[in-house]
Parts: sequence; C-alpha cells; structure tokens
Amino acid sequence: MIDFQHVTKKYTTNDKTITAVNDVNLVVQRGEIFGVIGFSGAGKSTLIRCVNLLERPTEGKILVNQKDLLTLSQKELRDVRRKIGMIFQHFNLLESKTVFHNVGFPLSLAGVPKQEIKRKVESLLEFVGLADKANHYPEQLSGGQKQRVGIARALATDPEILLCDEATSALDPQTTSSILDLLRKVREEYHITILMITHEMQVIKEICDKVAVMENGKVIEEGTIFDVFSNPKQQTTRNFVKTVMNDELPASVLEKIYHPKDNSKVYRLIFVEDSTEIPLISEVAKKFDVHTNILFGQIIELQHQPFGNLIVELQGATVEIEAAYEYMKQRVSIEEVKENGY
Ligand SMILES: Nc1ncnc2c1ncn2[C@@H]1O[C@H](COP(=O)(O)OP(=O)(O)OP(=O)(O)O)[C@@H](O)[C@H]1O
Repeated sequence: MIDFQHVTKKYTTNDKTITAVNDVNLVVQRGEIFGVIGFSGAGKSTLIRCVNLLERPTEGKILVNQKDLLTLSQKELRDVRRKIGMIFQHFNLLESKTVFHNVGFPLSLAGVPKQEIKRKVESLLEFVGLADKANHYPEQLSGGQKQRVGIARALATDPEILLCDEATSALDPQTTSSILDLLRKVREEYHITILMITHEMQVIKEICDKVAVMENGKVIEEGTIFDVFSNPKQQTTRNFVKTVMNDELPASVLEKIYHPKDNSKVYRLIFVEDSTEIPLISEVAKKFDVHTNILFGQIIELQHQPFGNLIVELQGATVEIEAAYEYMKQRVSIEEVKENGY
C-alpha cells in the first residue's frame, strides 16, 4: 500500500546539510496500523510528510498503491492526495468556521453539492460522536473533541490512507485512549490503512500492528508489536519498551540475587503467547524436589496475546534444580538471573 524505497531527505540551510531521513525502506500493507516511533529529531515528521509529498524525497521512491509519486503529473498527484487523509498534533482546524464547516471544507473545495456535503458531514459527526456539536466553534471544544473533528475532516474525502502526525501528543492519557479507540474503529469500519508517528510507546502498544523505530534518520528496527516488544534488539528500542514495561527488578529482589542462599538459583522465565497458560511453577514444584519462590512478575497484553516475565527462585539440591531447569527450558524461554539482575 505504501512502499518506501531507499528514501532519503536532506535539508540544506546556511550551507549546512542535514539528512533528516536516511535511506529508509519500509512497507506498510493495506489495512495495517503501522507506527513509527523515535525521539525528537529522529526524522519521523519528515518521513510521514513524504507520503503525500508535503516533502519531496531527495533520493529514493515512494509508491502508494504501486504508483511512484515522484513520477505523477500534477493532476494524478492531486487524485492520489485525495485518497490520503492527515491528522495533526495541534488539530489544524479553522477557528473561524463551525465544526460542520471544518469537516465539510475539503468537500466544498472539491465542489461537492451542498446536499451531499450535509449528508456526509452529518454521518461523519455521528461516527466520531460529535453530532450535537455541529454548530460549535473549535474554541468551544476540548482537545479530544478537536481531534475528533480532525478525524472526521480527514475522512470526508473517503481516503484509503490516514496519516497521523503525533495525533495524541497534546492529549491526556484518558483522551488519548478514546482517540485510539476511534482510530481502531476507523480502520474497522472504513478499512483504512493508518500510518502514525509518535514518541509514545504506549500509543504503539495500544493500537499498532507493526512498528518501526527511527534514530538519526534511519530505521534501526522494525517488526510486529509482539516481536519488537518481546525481543527488542537495539538499545533505543529497549528504552522505549521500558517506558511501558518496567523490567527493572525491585531492590528486595536484587538483594536475594546478590546474596543467594545455599543451594538456590534465580531464573527469569519469559512467557509468550500460549505459554502463559501453562501452570509451570506448580508443575515444577510437584515433579521435582525443589521449593519455588516467585520473586517478581508481570504480564501484559500485546495484540491480544499475553506476554510477561517471572523471576523465580528455586531452592534444593543442585541436581534437582538442574532437572527442574531442563524441564522448564522445554516449555518457556528461561535464563539464569546473574548478580547484576540481568
Ligand atoms: N524544513 C526543514 N529545514 C531544515 N531542517 C529540517 C526541516 N524539517 C526538519 N528538519 C530537521 O530534520 C531533522 C528531523 O526532523 P523531524 O521533524 O522530521 O524529526 P521528528 O522525529 O519528527 O522530530 P519531532 O518529533 O521533534 O518533530 C531535524 O534535525 C530537524 O531539525
């Protein structure tokens, strides 16, 4: 649906050249919610703005529905752009126009008849839950309501792609959640492909199917949410994952690891998908002559699949601990926790 091929974007100002996006290759499939995360300055905004050619890549290609945007005529580009909606961090509403006219604006520009605009705007306002606010002005709305207007406006031209540029960054967590629910509904009911950029891993975790992590203009890691969260490879990715999954061990647990009892070992068990349903610890306690002591654990849900880890202390004779370890290794990912807690 969206295919970035070796996309590079450089800016030159005062004889200095900045490479904002550096040789990015990404494929966003039809119907996906794809997130791009990175710190400020990583190049996310530049990348997303390339999709509707608000920025023209310096090198590389962007294909939308197999069409190479850089080779299109003005008219063809206008047609493609009509199929790409966009929402923004600061909503970008017209303050002097009512909610109704903000949503209808792209349709008026396209010369759509008034009756048709009325029908369409009313149904979109119904969809985003603002049917009673049609005659309000943006200044009379909360941030979340303004973003709902932004979403309704973006949907007015029946886009196939929705670009979200930090769409929830100005909102509190609860409002963010309700906007993400709405975006999920947009995908389900309108079958729209969503590409979003954000610096919040919580947003990625809640809504995306896939994520790409950007740093210094490059994509340093990408994959499904499950793969990236359960096995982040780059330090920056690990830092982002930590913001939603705190895997640092509490001091009381570290104390046990620093000062282990005789005949005891501490293990980290990583549960993924179906393995979370295995009653592993009670099985181990029954099958082997060991005492099991759960020191720490957390399980979260990623894309409707449980994922978590458990820090367990096994006490007993070395031979029993080793046998229990081998048994667990067949069923979950397991590693001994060393003195530094990792
Ligand atoms: N129009 C421009 N002219 C010159 N440099 C630019 C321009 N737009 C962006 N840059 C530079 O390109 C780099 C990437 O910026 P970009 O806004 O794409 O990053 P970002 O990840 O979206 O960050 P933020 O979340 O802060 O917007 C930065 O160093 C920025 O200063």
